[in-house]
Amino acid sequence: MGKDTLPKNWPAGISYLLQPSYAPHVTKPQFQATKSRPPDLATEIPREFPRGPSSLVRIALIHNPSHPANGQAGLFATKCLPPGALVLPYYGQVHHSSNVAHEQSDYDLWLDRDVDLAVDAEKAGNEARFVNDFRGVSTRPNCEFRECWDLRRGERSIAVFVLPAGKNTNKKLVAGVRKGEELLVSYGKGFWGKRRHEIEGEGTS
Ligand SMILES: C[S@@+](CC[C@H](N)C(=O)[O-])C[C@H]1O[C@@H](n2cnc3c(N)ncnc32)[C@H](O)[C@@H]1O
Repeated sequence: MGKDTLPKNWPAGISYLLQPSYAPHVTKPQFQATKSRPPDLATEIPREFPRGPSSLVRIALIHNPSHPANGQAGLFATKCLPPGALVLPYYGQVHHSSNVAHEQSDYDLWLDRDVDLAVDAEKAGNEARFVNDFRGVSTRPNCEFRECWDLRRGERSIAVFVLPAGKNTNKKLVAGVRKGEELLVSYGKGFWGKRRHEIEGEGTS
């Protein structure tokens, strides 16, 4: 892919995806499950939603010693994003989550628990792989990963959404994301519990 078709600050060595990729071990029934819309899945990526580098966000390196991901990258709003807005889909490699050859990466999100499919953006993905967790950065998340139905591809997907108005954490109403503000989600206590466990394990080996 040409340099101009990559988002600014896209890292060398990671493939930029314009759509999900599928691991070769994904079975036909699993693939078909991604193409079948659950009746209760109301959230959609509209047909006209643009593909390719997003104009709503930018990847930036964090140079801030008080930021817990200092030295890494994060994702920042290039314009004001209203509550509830769809920001961008989360692309990566769709894979069988209990595939023994695959160790869960920090870029792994569930796509369909019924058929054990997850999306891993460690080696290939889009800008959404740079969304950091709010802990140590802000008092609350301003975005969330949400399951949705991609009308462009007729496919189940995960996307980053601004938290809707009225959804509050720490009793504060979420008011969208300001221009220049970092997009932050909650990875969940499970993510950090596993991380703590791994670090403690390293200490004892
Ligand atoms: C999905 S990546 C996010 C993008 C990452 N910052 C990068 O540059 O590739 C998840 C990793 O980001 C880092 N990270 C994200 N949020 C963090 C936080 N609140 N505190 C510490 N590290 C964080 C951790 O290293 C975590 O494993």
